[in-house]
Order: sequence, then structure tokens, then C-alpha cells
Amino acid sequence: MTSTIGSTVLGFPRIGPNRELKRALESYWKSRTGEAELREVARTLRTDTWRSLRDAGLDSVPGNTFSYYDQVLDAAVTFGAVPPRFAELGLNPLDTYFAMARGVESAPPLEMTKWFDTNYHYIVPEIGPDTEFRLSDQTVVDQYHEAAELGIKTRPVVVGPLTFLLLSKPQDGAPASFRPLDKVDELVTAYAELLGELHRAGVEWVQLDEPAFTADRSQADLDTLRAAYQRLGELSERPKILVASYFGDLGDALGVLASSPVEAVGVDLVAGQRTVDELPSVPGLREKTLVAGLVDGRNIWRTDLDKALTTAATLLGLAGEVAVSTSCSLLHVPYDVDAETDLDPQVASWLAFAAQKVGEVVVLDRALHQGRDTVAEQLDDARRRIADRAGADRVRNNRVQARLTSLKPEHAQRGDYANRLAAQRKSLRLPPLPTTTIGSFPQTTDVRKARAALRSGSIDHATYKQRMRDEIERVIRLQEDLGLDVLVHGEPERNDMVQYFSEHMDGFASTHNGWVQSYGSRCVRPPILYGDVSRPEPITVEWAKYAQKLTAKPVKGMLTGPVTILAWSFVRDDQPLGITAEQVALAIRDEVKDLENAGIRVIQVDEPALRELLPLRSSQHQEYLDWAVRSFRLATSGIAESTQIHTHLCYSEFGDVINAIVDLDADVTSIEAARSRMEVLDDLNAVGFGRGVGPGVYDIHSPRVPEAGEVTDLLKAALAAVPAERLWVNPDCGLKTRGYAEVETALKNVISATAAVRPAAG
Ligand SMILES: Nc1nc2c(c(=O)[nH]1)N[C@@H](CNc1ccc(C(=O)N[C@@H](CCC(=O)N[C@@H](CCC(=O)N[C@@H](CCC(=O)O)C(=O)O)C(=O)O)C(=O)O)cc1)CN2
Ligand code: MET
Ligand SMILES: [Zn+2]
Repeated sequence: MTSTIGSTVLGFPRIGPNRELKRALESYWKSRTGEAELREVARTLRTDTWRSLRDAGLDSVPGNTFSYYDQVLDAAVTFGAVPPRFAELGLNPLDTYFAMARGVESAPPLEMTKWFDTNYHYIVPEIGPDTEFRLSDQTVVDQYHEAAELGIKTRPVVVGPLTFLLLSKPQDGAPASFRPLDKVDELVTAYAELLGELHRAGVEWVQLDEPAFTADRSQADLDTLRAAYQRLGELSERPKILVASYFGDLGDALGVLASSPVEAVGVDLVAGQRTVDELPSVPGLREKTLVAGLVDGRNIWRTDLDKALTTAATLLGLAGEVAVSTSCSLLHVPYDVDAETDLDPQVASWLAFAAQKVGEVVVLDRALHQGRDTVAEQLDDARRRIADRAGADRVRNNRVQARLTSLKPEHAQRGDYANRLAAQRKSLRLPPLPTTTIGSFPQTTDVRKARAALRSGSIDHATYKQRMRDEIERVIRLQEDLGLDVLVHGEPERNDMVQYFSEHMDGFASTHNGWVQSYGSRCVRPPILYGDVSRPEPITVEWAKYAQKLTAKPVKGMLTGPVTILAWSFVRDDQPLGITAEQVALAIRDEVKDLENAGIRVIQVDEPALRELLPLRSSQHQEYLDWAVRSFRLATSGIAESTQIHTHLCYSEFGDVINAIVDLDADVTSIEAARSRMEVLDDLNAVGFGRGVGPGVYDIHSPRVPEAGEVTDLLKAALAAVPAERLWVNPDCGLKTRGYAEVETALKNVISATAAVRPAAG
């Protein structure tokens, strides 16, 4: 027996086409507006989204895709997983929710971490043996009613119980053997309660997201998946269930779900390259609806509809129903290409943002089920765009390709480390435990306003440049006053550490309004990497030179590395990522060389996204790490031994990439460590890392200022793991999201803590 779902998308952006939610949230957090205003903005955004999805012709409109902060946090609140330190605050539900996300003075926030291999960050639930799961919040049901009143019957989307627990962390103080997954039976009971309520509300379909199963999972986890969906499937009063997966192949989990009593399974046919071949041999699929993720939800290229239709046609006999969908939620792409006024029209014609992707889904579904001639015109239009992109001159640069072909192994090889160290000591003459920062200083409203004014034409370029120089001078003076050893210029001229570089390289396009949520109210505008990459002229050299002229101390040049530039851009899908990485690496290599020529003796190449791009399946790790490491080395090897290369890593657990960190061959690595109390140093020791290391001693993610005593303790812990000759002192990450008042006190405390443990120079 089959039950139809029809064309759909797995999720949709929610920050607002003009970042309405961002503004409403930030205004509410500053107590400039109240709860009612925030709720009204949210309601309007939901209404607009539902209506636009229905009007675009989707058969099934996803519900509950709105969130005030994050969908995993929403699930935690829905099922009562509110840790006591927040419940005890006695705040109203909305403020309790924000306290969990952002912390308050007396209760540090829940952790935040990368959502799989994306640049979206979710809030990590804390689960202990005593967590009592129960349906504690009616938002999912309420929003169903809200849409129903507009005449739109939505399909509520909720993070699935297994993914929820697999992404949670054990509460502090839980027994060492405890895993959140131990609580699956209780959580599934709470989900059953929700499904019952949804059924009574008239919900026909519910979507439970289980992307955790596109990563490697144990047999025990698969058995738990089977048991959970067996139980949910056997409920007599429930909506039909779609279990959605995304970001890769389900592997063995596909068979588990297909043989469970759920009605539909969603598969990612874009990131999941093997699924199409595996589908014919999956038992049980014929009784299911297959929700086929044919339109890429992670990237912004127009879909090759002919190719997608060919794939879709092979699926028709395999499942009871084939419904066309996106590969994942559209949360990861901007709203609408048509809102871009300044994009080159040719490049724009190759792009599909969320609105265009919804259109593609509708066309594909019609072509599949009603015949290609019902949408012949749309298919023709798509064909023209695909052909235009494939043949476009601007995509190819022969000089870049020739340079790539001529690369030799020595281009990715620096001299012997002992010689480098000696040459650098002589050149830099730093004290033991040198202090430095990660690069950015607070991005003040004035700095951002100056940039906005330059964009709108109300100030000219010379005025803008002078404002940035003033800011750089202020930052240099501040660092000298504080007594830091290796200074930075503070990065005021950068809107974003990736976007800024992309705006100065050929092969990239940038958007005006292409915002994508990164976490909470924070957004990024990922650049669009459409062609061969090159650097027409120096990017950072003038700023670095200016800063270095202001001080006798070494100023560290500051660049973003190739892997991070790729990770935070929309990348081309017409050549292997490793090739694109080499091109970006060569552009950065030119910049490194130019900085050196300009007298900059320390150059940092940031790779915070090194871990993020690690494939979800371990079978693909080595291939990725090979090109990732090679591209960093290509970027940093064209210089003298006396030039000191730093790198910076943050935002992740480093265990899986620890050998790659060694292989980067940087002279100094600064790495986030404050929250995990220097743990990473033991991991580095275990793999024989023997270079300079700056474990972060100041958690910059919250406005809290560390006491000097806390920093001293962290430094003592670091000194127990690393000899003083190799230890550097720095914060966890850049300071751009912080305010000057906190930063000054915090850095002062870092400096005095360093003085307290610093051995005499010898
Ligand atoms: N790409 C990227 N990914 C990353 C990070 C990162 O730094 N970059 N860090 C990690 C965490 N993610 C983050 C993502 C965004 C922000 C962030 O602060 N974003 C800013 C926007 C930064 C930006 O692009 N600023 C532009 C313009 C921003 C803007 O909205 N300007 C106003 C006008 C100016 C004003 O009055 O403020 C406007 O146009 O309306 C600039 O400085 O030029 C925000 O959402 O508020 C921070 C961390 C991981 N991923
Ligand atoms: N140099 C950058 C900064 O200080 C590194 C940030 S890593 C997310 O902001
Ligand atoms: Zn960082």
C-alpha cells in the first residue's frame, strides 16, 4: 500500500529574505523590542514561507522549519531536555530557550558545533541519566494549526530521535559509560506522544530527519534505529512518517528503514553517489514512497534537469511512489537569485537559490509524473543555461591551468624545520611564551558603517581607506600598550575572512543579499566560485605594510587558507574539489610571497574549516586529507626559511585530523583549547607534533572575561604538556564578534598570566 506525498523540499531558510529574523532577534536581545514584536516578525516569516511554497506548486509544504535559533535546540525543548541550570532560572519559555543558546551570567550556554560537514552550527543538547523526556512544548502542533488556518496543510519537520541523541553530549558528571543513546526508549516514548498529538491535530505526514545515518554507524546503532522506527511505525494513532536522510549515502541504514513500518524514506541523490546503484537491491522499498533528493540543497547551481530526470526514471519501478525533492533542507542556500541586482547576468543565469530550487522540484516532478512535454519550455530553458555554463569562456583561464600542470613536488615542500627554527629565532628575537592574537579585533559599528557607506557611495574610497588606517593604528597602539609580542593589524577591512579574499580574486562572484544562516542570528554570504581562480594583484599587502610601519614589533600577516575558502564558498561542481583547492592555494601562495617581500616576517594562514570538510564516511578521509594538506603546503612553501608560517584551527574536535595538522608543516599552530582545558595538546603529543603551538587560553565565544588566575591555570596545564620553547600564548580565535571593553581586560589578564609563568629568557 502506498500513500502519496508528491513534490516537496526538505526544509527552507528562516532568517528572512532580508534577514528580518536576525534584526528582530538582535533587537529583542538588546531589550530594544519586546516578545510580541519578535513573535510577530516570526509569524509573518512563517506565513510568507508557507504561502510561497504552496503558490510555487509544491504538493507537500514542510512545516516547523522556522526556528528562533536552531532546530536541534527546538527538539531539546520540545521533548523536555532542558538542563536544570536553565530550568532553575525561572525565566519565561522564550528566554529559557535563548539562555540555553546564548548563556546568561549564572548559566553558561549549551555548546555549539558544526552541523555535519556544513557551515551551519547547532546547539548540542546535554543529556544525563536523569533527563526526563516528555512532550513539553506544543510549538510543532501550534504551527501546524497556524498554517492550517491559512488553508495550508503542512508536513511538520522534526529532528529524528536517533540523530538527536547521537548529536547530544553526556551531561557533566554522568557516568563515563553513559551515552545519550542509552535513553532512546524514553525519548521514543516522547516522540510517540508527539505523533499522537499531531495525528489528533489532523496532520497527514510528519518528517523525521535522521542525517546521522549518512555517517559511519555501528551495527548497534543500526539495530537501535530499527527498533525505534519499528515502535513508532506500530503506533495506531500517528501521521504517516517520512524518515529523511541527507549529506550522503545511508548505506546499511537504507535497508533498515525500507524494512521498517514507516511510509517514506528520503535519500540524498546528490551527495549520496552510491544510493542510486544500491536502491534496486533494497528489500521493502516497493511498499514505500521514495523521496528522491534530486535538487542540490547545498549548492547554488541550476540543476541539470535532463540528467536528474534520467536518474528519476530509473527509480520509478523501484518504489511504490517516487516524489521529487531536494537533497537536504534549503537552509544552506540563500533565498532568491532575483534579489541580486549586481551579479553578472551570465553568472546569475547559472544559479538557483531556494526560490529557484523549489521551481526546479516542481518542474521535475511534473516531467516525471505527467510527461516531459507538460514542461517542455522549462526543460528547454534549463538546458540552455547548463550549456551556456559548460561552454563559457569566463570559467576557464589557460594560464591558471598551465601553472597547475607545471607544479612539482618541491612546490609543496619547505626546508628542514631545524634550520627554519634557527633562522626565525634570529630574525624575530621573541621572548619565551610569545603572546599574540588570532587576527581580528572587534568589528565596531563604525567600521561596518564605513563599509556600508562606501558601498552606498556616501563616502569615497580614500575616506574609507583612511578610516581603516585609523582603526589599524588604534589596534596597533592597543597591542603595544598591552605588551603583546607578535602584533596583528586587526582585519577591520574584512567583511568576512573568506568573502573578503573572494572579492579580490578572479573566478569568484559575490552576492549582495545572498545570506545564509551560520548560527543563531549570524549569517554569511558565501562567495560563488564559478571559474579558474587567480589573484590579479596583492590583496592584504598594503594593510600589513601600513601596520608594520607603525611598530618595531613583528606584525603577523593574516590570510585565509585554501580549504577554508572552499568550505565557506559555493564551489564549482564541474571539476574535483582538489583541483579547485590547488588553484586557490596558488593565489594564496602569491600573496604569501608578496607579504614576505614587503617585510612581513610572520604570516598566518587560517584553516579553521580543515575539520569541517572531512567526509562523513571514513573510507573517504584519506583522499580528502591528501589534497587538503597539499593545498595548504602549496600556499605556504614558496618563501624563505626565516619567514615564520602560522596556522590557526578552531570550531572543532581535532582527533580525526590530528595527523593532518602535523603534515601541514606550519612553524606555529594556534588552536582552540580553552573550553576543553588544553586536551588537544595530549592528542598532538601522541602523534609526535614538535612545532610551536598556541593552545587558546581565552574562550572568545562568550562575553565573559577570564580572570588572570584562570589563564595561569590553563598555561600551567599547557606547560605540563609542552616544553616552554614551543609554547605560544593566544586566545581561542579572532576577536571580531567581541566588544573592545571585554577584549582589553581579557588580553590584559592573558598578558599578566603569561608573565606569571614565563621562564626567564635563555
Ligand atoms: N564565512 C564564515 N564562516 C564562518 C566563520 C566566519 O568568520 N566566516 N566563523 C565561524 C562562525 N560563523 C560566523 C558566521 C558569521 C559571523 C558574523 O559575524 N556575521 C555577521 C556578518 C558579517 C559581514 O558580512 N559583515 C559585513 C556587512 C554586514 C551588514 O549587515 N552590514 C549592514 C550595514 C552595516 C551595519 O550597520 O552594521 C547592512 O548591510 O545592512 C561587513 O562587515 O561589511 C552577521 O551575521 O552579523 C560570525 C561567525 C564558522 N563559520
Ligand atoms: N584570523 C581570523 C580572525 O581572527 C581567524 C578566525 S577563525 C574562524 O578572525
Ligand atoms: Zn578561529
